[in-house]
Amino acid sequence: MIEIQNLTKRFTTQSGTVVALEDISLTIRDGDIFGIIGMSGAGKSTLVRCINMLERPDEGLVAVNGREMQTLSPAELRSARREIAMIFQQFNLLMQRNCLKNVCFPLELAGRPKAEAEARARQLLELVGLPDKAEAYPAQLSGGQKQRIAIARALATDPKVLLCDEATSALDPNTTHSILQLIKQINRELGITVVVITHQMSVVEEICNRVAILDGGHVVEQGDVGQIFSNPRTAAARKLVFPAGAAQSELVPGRRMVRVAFNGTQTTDKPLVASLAIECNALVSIIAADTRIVNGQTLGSMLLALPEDQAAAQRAIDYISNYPGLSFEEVKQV
Ligand SMILES: Nc1ncnc2c1ncn2[C@@H]1O[C@H](COP(=O)(O)OP(=O)(O)OP(=O)(O)O)[C@@H](O)[C@H]1O
Repeated sequence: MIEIQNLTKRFTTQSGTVVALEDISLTIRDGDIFGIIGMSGAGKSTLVRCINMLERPDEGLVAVNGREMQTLSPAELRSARREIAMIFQQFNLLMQRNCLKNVCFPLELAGRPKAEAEARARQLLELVGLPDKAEAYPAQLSGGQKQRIAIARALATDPKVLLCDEATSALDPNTTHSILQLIKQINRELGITVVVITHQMSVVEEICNRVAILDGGHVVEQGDVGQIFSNPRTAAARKLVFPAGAAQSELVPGRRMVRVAFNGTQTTDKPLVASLAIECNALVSIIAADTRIVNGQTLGSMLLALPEDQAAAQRAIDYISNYPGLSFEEVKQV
């Protein structure tokens, strides 16, 4: 488990002090694939670098598997970092070493015998699907292959946590998908907790079970991905979840309006608007909608104008309130 409590990090620059993170508290549970998402400059990289003490927080506490990271001696920190591996957008491979030697590198640093290190590195190249690239040099690989080698290297010291800092941002959509699937497989099969830093909602959608939204150095929302995506409450979260703009209230004179949030309705379930028409003879109009399907579940929200007829409007409200997998609120017109 990674516990972050009241973490603040400031940078001193020539033009003054930058507060990169302020009063951050987060819990990342064992086995999570935890997304940290935010716009550029929100503080994502700084936060992830505070987990392994590449950056030292000014205030607050970081505990990884019960160990308070700030209190560790340099030797203890080196050993703790073997359990917290990291991969980067630019892969950070050693260009003058072949792939096998790149994967061996952390094992050499840990003092493992050469033959043992090589055997382990070959196993890891197999795991990431590139056993035939042992002798190749990074310059001979595609971006996706480089990231696979970086992942193999990250796994060499049997970490318990994998930190991924924009690990797929330099890759095309298909390659991104295959790397995300590999990360998911590693999480599932090796039981490694994964922290994913990204500015792309699609990455969170594809692999994360929990997410924290960072904005201006603050965590503005955190929770289960489905819950945050279905009903983002803050402006920062809405901007990320609905880049095209969230369903806004617009006046429809004389009509009651409801905002419906889908919290994971199965897409195979009957459609709401059609069911309202057929089952309770209530013809509602969709004023705005921004829904998406994640893992076969509908998430997002819709703004509906109810029928003018008050009895039909009430029937619609009663029906919606009993409909599984959604929450709703009546939008009062001012
Ligand atoms: N070493 C540093 N010195 C001074 N300011 C810094 C330093 N590192 C980060 N910052 C500042 O801290 C804030 C957060 O930066 P950070 O790189 O963590 O954001 P980010 O969300 O990862 O952004 P991006 O997605 O663009 O990488 C920014 O205002 C940045 O300018």
